Amino acid sequence: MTAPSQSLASMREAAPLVQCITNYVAMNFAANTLLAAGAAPAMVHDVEEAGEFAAIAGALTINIGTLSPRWVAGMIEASSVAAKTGKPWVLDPVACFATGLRREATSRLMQKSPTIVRGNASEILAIGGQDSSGKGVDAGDSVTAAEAAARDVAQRAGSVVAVTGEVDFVTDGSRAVRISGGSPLMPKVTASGCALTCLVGAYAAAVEDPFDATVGALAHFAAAGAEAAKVAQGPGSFLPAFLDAVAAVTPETIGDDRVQAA
Ligand SMILES: Nc1ncnc2c1ncn2[C@@H]1O[C@H](COP(=O)(O)OP(=O)(O)OP(=O)(O)O)[C@@H](O)[C@H]1O
Ligand SMILES: Cc1ncsc1CCO
Ligand SMILES: [Mg+2]
Repeated sequence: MTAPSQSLASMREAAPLVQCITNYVAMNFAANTLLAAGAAPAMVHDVEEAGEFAAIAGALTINIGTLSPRWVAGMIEASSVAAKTGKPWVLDPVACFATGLRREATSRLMQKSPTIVRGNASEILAIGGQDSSGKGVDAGDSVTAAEAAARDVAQRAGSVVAVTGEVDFVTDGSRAVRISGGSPLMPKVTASGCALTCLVGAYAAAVEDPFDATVGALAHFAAAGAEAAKVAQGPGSFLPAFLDAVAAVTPETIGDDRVQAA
């Protein structure tokens, strides 16, 4: 596999344009995260332009965090263009189990064969058709409990599936790894998962294999989170320290050994 250190170098070299259809909560943090990492974010979601933009972006990310029917139309349009033009696209199924609108949108988007699905354990369990104890956008289940569902979803959808939490799990249905690092302060800062999904898009634009791209982005976050935790006093000071750390991660410090076969 391509090591995270090599994927990071490729992502920085490409400085890819990433179309992010994300939520109102995440937009600013996610855009700053991509800039810090070395990519170029563009938050373009309306149905009148989302498909047109997908044709020029290096990758597309779709996050259903703050949904409306008009946004869903933009998501369907953009993912259709990405699929047609062979662009990688990433789905973040925020609280997909919580309401009818979210269940319906997630099922329609899954039918568009996302290249990568990145969610917390409760979201991946729900996509796998299992009961989950998610509390809105926050996970209520362990990553370990969602590993079998992740493998099943990956096989059925033909997608790479990433379950994040204390130790992350990534599978394409045959290969699987776990990634350690990060900090317990990460889930205390809103939209860190949403920002990660956008970074997965940046890696997917630059790294040929979507499994390796996903592992690279998750390792980048794990390295940055661990560094930021060394200087943070709590969630407030963690946030700027984390952005600095996302920018400061290098191929030498990303830590290829934090990735272990599962
Ligand atoms: N307890 C923890 N220890 C270390 N890292 C963590 C922990 N919990 C989450 N993370 C890291 O935080 C990042 C976001 O993952 P998380 O699973 O919290 O996303 P999420 O629930 O979708 O977040 P959100 O919806 O609020 O954006 C990942 O890089 C993950 O590895
Ligand atoms: C808090 C919140 N509500 C909808 S999306 C979001 C960001 C974290 O997923
Ligand atoms: Mg989330």
